[in-house]
Amino acid sequence: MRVLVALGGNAMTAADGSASPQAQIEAVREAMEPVADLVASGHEVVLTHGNGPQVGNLLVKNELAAAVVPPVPLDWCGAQTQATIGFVVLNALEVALRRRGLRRPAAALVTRTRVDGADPGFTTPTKPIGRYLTVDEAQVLVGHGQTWQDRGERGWRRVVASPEPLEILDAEPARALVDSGYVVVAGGGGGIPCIVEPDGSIRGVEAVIDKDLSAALLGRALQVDVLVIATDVEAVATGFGSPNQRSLGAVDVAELRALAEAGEFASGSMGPKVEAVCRFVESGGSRAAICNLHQIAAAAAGEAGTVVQPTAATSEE
Ligand SMILES: Nc1ncnc2c1ncn2[C@@H]1O[C@H](COP(=O)(O)OP(=O)(O)O)[C@@H](O)[C@H]1O
Ligand SMILES: NC(=O)OP(=O)(O)O
Repeated sequence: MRVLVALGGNAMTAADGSASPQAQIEAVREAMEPVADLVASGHEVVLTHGNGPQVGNLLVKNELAAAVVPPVPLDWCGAQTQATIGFVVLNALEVALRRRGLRRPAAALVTRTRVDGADPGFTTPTKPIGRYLTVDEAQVLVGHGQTWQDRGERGWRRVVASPEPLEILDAEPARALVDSGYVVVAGGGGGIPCIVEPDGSIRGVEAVIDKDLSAALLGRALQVDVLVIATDVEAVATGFGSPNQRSLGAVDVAELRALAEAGEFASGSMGPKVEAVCRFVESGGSRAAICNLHQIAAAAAGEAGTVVQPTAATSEE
């Protein structure tokens, strides 16, 4: 079975959201244990990952250093996060595989994702990145022209443009690597947002793509059977945060869509994950799951987390 695992922020940073190099190395080391189990079970594994904390931090560094060295645009920051996170993931994966007596070739691919320059996401920023600040700290930066949003208990967070991913431009090399036995890290941070000009040339644009939505596209482009979105909750819930909260187990895509339309899933967190698993299954994927890090292998087998299947009949398999 070919499985795409999408790793969320909790798999890449410390529990308090800290994105220091050491915190990232430790978090990724833990995340690669269940991924190595998946490889050990004989599956072909593709990895993708978020970059919200990292790309936000890089942007701040650029802005602070602008008087000293030339700042780079947000798409460059995204490309840089693919490299550093890919580097950390490959190192950790090798160790986890070696501990199981396994060796597999692995590669992290700089991946571009096509977006539409006229996407409304460019005029209404929605993607939270970087660190959390208090309302007072955030208001100072709003005064400097940045967009910040109240993200609840943890505070305020900067939001940037997040256009819809339309196509994984580097799907072909990613697929060639998977076909030849590599564990591939691709589409990190949703892919570097790019516009394809009428003459075929490609240029980056300043935005951060939602990695779950791009994972749905990457999964289909690589003919993945199962998409697993790993986050910090065991399952998708209805009535989330209320006394009536209930975890969803096996669910068919129509049922999940109806719950999404009823407003059960928060935008900017569970909303895009639910949309991504629906899109993946609706476009031909056999199964998709949302689970926590430790359930990756069981969720890939349809035995843990919220498991989404094309029809109610197949959900009883
Ligand atoms: N209906 C829901 N069911 C489960 N979790 C939800 C729901 N709505 C919002 N959430 C929140 O979504 C979070 C996961 O989204 P997010 O923090 O964006 O994940 P990641 O960084 O792993 O991609 C959970 O920690 C949970 O607090
Ligand atoms: N690009 C992206 O979706 O990153 P996070 O998952 O870290 O928010």
